[in-house]
Amino acid sequence: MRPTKNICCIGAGYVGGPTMSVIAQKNPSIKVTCVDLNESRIKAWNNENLDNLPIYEPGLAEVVAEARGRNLFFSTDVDKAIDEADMIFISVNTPTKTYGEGKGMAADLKYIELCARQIARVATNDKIIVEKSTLPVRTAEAVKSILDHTGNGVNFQILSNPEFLAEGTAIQDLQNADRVLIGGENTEDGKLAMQELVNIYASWLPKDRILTTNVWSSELSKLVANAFLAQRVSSINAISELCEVTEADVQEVAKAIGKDSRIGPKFLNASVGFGGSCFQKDILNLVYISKSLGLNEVADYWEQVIIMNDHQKNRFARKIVKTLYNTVADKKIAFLGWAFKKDTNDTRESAAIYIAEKLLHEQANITIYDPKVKEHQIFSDLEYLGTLDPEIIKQRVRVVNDPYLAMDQAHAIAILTEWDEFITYDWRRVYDKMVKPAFVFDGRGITDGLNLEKYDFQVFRLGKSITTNKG
Ligand SMILES: NC(=O)C1=CN([C@@H]2O[C@H](COP(=O)(O)OP(=O)(O)OC[C@H]3O[C@@H](n4cnc5c(N)ncnc54)[C@H](O)[C@@H]3O)[C@@H](O)[C@H]2O)C=CC1
Ligand SMILES: O=C(O)[C@H]1O[C@H](OP(=O)(O)OP(=O)(O)OC[C@H]2O[C@@H](n3ccc(=O)[nH]c3=O)[C@H](O)[C@@H]2O)[C@H](O)[C@@H](O)[C@@H]1O
Repeated sequence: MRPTKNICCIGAGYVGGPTMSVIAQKNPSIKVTCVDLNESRIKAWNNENLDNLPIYEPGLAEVVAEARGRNLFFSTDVDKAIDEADMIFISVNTPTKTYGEGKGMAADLKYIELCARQIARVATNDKIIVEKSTLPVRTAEAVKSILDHTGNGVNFQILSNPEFLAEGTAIQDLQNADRVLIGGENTEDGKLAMQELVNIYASWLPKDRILTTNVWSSELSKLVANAFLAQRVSSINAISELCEVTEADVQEVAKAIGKDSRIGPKFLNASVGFGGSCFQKDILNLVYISKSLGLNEVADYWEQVIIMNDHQKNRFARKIVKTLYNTVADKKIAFLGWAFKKDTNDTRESAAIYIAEKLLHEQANITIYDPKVKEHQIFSDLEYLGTLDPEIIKQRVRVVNDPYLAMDQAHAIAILTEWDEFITYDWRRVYDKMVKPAFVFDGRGITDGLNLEKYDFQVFRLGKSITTNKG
C-alpha cells in the first residue's frame, strides 16, 4: 500500500469542509481536495473574503486561511479528485428518507451509492475509501459490493470513520477530539488501510485517543453515541415539565445530578427541544434498523426520545398561546434566535421552525432576529414544512437585522437559541417599547442572571415552577 499523499473528500458540507480543513492544516505534506456538486458552495469555500465561507464556525476561517491554496483545495471537479487520490472520504448527506420503504425513518443512502458508483467508474489504482458520513450499520457491505462489482480490477479497502464533531465547536472538537474511531476489515490489507488513517490523525492527536474496531462496531457506535446524547436532552426536558409543577428548579436538579461523577455535568441543559441535522435522523434510523430486525421493544425504547422532543416543542408553543390569554392572533411575537444552537448558521430541524409553525397556525405575526441566519434561509425553512400557505408566511413573518426592531411593540419574546449576545441587550429599553404586560418565554435558560422581573417583565422559564415564574 502506498503512503497517503493525496486525499479527496466528496461533500464539502458542515462535516467535509471543517474536517478536511483541519486534516490539511495538521498534515501539510498531504494534498487535500474537497469536492462538491454544489457550485455555489465551492465558490463560497474559495471566496477571498473569509466572512463569506458557506459555513459559520468559530475558528474555521483561520484554519482555512492557513491551509487553503497550500495543501487544501475546494473544487467541483469530482472525477479528477477521485482519480488522483490514494484515500477518498465520503462525507455526503444521509438524510431521512422522504419516499418509499422506510419513509420518515430510514436513512436515504442514494447519495452514498452515487459516490460509490462514481468512484468505481473513475478509479484506476487502489484506493482506501473512508465512510465519514453517518450510516446505518452494515452499509460498508453495500459500498464494497458496488465497488467490487463495477470496478475495473482496482482494490478498495473500506474503512468506517464516523465524525463526532458538534456544530458551533467543530474546530475545537476536531483539533482536540475525545476520540477518533476507525473501523476496518480484520485482514492484512484491512489493517494496513487502518494504519494509513491512524497516521493522519496521529499527526495531532495522542495515539490512545485513536480507537480501531471492526467496521460494524464503528458504524453502529456513531448512531449509538447520538442516541445517548439526545436521550440525555430528552431526559432533562422530561424533568423540566415535572419541575414546573413541583416548584423544583431544573437547573438546580441538573447541577445536583451532574455532580455525580457517574452522571456528569454535560448535556443537561433543559431546552425548547433538540434540533440539528443528526439527532432526530440518527435515532429514527436506529429505530428503523431495530424494527426491521424484529426488535420492537428496542425500537420503542429509542423512539420515546423523539416523542419526548416533539412534546417539548409543542408544549412550549402551547405555553405561549395559553399565557397570552389563549390567543396570539394578530399579536407580534419576537423570536430571538433561529439556528438550532448558538455559534452556527445551521437551521436544520431547529426547534424555532416548529414553534413558528404552531404560532402561525394560531395567526400570530412573527418577527425574527438571528445574528448568523440569513432571511432567505428562514423563509425556505418555513416553506419546506409544506404545512403553511406561502401567502400566510409572506404576510405574517418578518426577518430583521436589528434585535431591538424585532422586539419593538411585541406582545412577547421567545428566546429560541442561546446566542451570547442576547444577554447583553438593554432590557430596560426593550421593556419600554413592548406592549404590556411584556412577556418573555425563555426556551434556553439564559435569562436567570438578568432578573428581568425587576423591569416588570412576565417571564416563563422552562423547568422553573409557577412561583419562580411569577404566575
Ligand atoms: N452536521 C454535523 O454536525 C454532522 C454530520 N455528520 C454526518 O456527516 C454527513 C454529512 O453531513 P453534513 O456535512 O452536515 O451535510 P451537508 O448537507 O452539509 O453536506 C453534504 C454535501 O455533500 C454534497 N454531495 C451530495 N452528493 C454528492 C455527490 N455525489 N458528489 C459530490 N458532492 C455531493 C452536497 O452537495 C452537500 O454540499 C451526514 O451523514 C451526517 O449525518 C456527522 C457528524 C456531525
Ligand atoms: O452527528 C452529528 O451531527 C453530531 O450531532 C451532535 O452535534 P450537533 O447536532 O451539531 O449539536 P449538539 O451540541 O449535540 O446539540 C444538538 C441539539 O441539542 C440541544 N441541546 C444540547 C445539549 C443540552 O444540554 N441541551 C440541548 O437542548 C442543542 O441546543 C441542539 O439543538 C453531537 O453532539 C455530535 O457529537 C455529533 O457528531
